[in-house]
Amino acid sequence: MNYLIGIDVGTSATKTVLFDEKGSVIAFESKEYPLYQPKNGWAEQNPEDWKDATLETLKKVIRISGVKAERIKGIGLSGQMHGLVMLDKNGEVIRPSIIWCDQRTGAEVEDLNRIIGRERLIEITANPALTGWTAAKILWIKKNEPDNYKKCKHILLPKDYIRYVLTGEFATEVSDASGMQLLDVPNRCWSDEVLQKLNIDKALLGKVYESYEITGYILPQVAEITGLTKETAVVGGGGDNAAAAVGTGIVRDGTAFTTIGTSGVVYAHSSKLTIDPKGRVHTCCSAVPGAWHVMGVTQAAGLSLKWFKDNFCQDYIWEAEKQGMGIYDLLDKYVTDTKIGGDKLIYLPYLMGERTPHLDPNCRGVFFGLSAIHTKPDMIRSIMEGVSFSLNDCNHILQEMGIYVEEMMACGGGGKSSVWRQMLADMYQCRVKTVKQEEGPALGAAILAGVGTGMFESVEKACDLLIEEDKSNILIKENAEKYEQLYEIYKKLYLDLKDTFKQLDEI
Ligand SMILES: Nc1ncnc2c1ncn2[C@@H]1O[C@H](COP(=O)(O)OP(=O)(O)O)[C@@H](O)[C@H]1O
Ligand SMILES: O=C(CO)[C@@H](O)[C@H](O)COP(=O)(O)O
Repeated sequence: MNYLIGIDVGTSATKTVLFDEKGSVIAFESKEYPLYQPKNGWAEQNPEDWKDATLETLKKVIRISGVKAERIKGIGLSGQMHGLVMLDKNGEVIRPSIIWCDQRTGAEVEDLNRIIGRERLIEITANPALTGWTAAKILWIKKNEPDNYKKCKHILLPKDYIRYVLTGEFATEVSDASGMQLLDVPNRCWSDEVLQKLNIDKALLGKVYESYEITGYILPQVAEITGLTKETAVVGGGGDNAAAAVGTGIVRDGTAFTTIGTSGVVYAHSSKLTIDPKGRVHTCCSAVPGAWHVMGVTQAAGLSLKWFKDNFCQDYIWEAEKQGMGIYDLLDKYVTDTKIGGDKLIYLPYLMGERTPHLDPNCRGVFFGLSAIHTKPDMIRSIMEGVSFSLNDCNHILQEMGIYVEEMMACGGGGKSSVWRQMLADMYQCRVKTVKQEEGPALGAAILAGVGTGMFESVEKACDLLIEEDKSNILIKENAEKYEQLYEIYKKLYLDLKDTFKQLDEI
């Protein structure tokens, strides 16, 4: 039997999974790390934390599984998108990574539109200028930290920094590179025009591969630390959403998934390049060669629940420990017993501003309708529902673009929750399903490694062979009717508050 490894460098943790060639999980390890918020709306992480988590989890899965290293044919990488990792001439990290949900680059987004032109930028990169994307962050560093920019010899995305750690190669692949706003997305290569106009040296960027292609092999020193061999290939992999698509079988037109990780995403595969003229959803290269995807993004999906849990649920954390159950399973249990609609409580999940549909870095979270009758479980339900309303916004935009699906796959940490999946089924008004292997991005990355090393003929065929559907939530009509009413209020709240959010930001 041969084996594959998928590594997902998420925002909450790095998850490393060893699969056999049939797609069964043989060993799983994860390691969490902190998210730093030096200012309101800023978000950073330490690339060294990703590195330590990767090496530690790799070592553990190999040891626990007892699998012979020679049998591990390939590794695929998946990771949080858009983060800026800058390395100096010695390959050392220059500063913490400014990550995807950071909102400091409002002025740089205006610069991008002025320098390149809004229409031309969309023509080349398939997306309007966006605060969380890498190009705006590079401009911010140039302006605010010129000394750091001078030292910078390599610009990498989070999972591509891990590729450098594992293989010594500076490289990326099309799906993640699409989220830098420096890629010619229709032609799947760096855009000389964008790079020249922004005065960014192409030599700073790695080579761009297709997601299944081999980009390098494990370094001897990494083989020694982890127990891998130097013959293990590392393929391109994918941005976490493109990788999750492969890991949930979303590789053909008419299929879509929702992930509730730290962010939330509604993603649809597209064999044609499809762009939202209003720029509310992103268009990126897919991990499937010759295809693309569109996705709407909720900035603080699982992040909203984690924020509430970390700040207000110490009692539940102790209780979960005492009962020997996971904290999120306990929260799910409490939510199950509460009324739909949080008993007239609505949450806007804009803790880190919002992308889809508002593209507004200034908006912030809101609990609307708080009453003395509400309890902590009501608030937790309203958080889950507010995130689901936001994902419903994403789904509606896809529908506006002509993308309708009969069923939606679900993944990510929040996708494990039946109560959360039920909310999605009731709001989307379609069936919501899961895949047996819960770690979608890691499975997708491993499948890409299997294609790259010749174990499978194509991404699509590998998905047909390995992906096994598991649970299914179907719409409950009376819930759907209630949610339709609440959704109208949810949408109105942002419109009513839009200017007030701006006023608050300006103080
Ligand atoms: N059983 C669960 N029920 C509800 N939410 C969960 C559950 N497990 C995890 N989560 C949510 O999922 C988030 C982590 O998801 P994950 O996909 O691992 O994120 P990332 O890829 O960003 O690291 C947590 O912050 C939490 O909000
Ligand atoms: O910014 C995006 C997609 O555009 C996010 O989806 C990030 O890729 C973070 O992913 P998670 O850590 O939430 O999985």
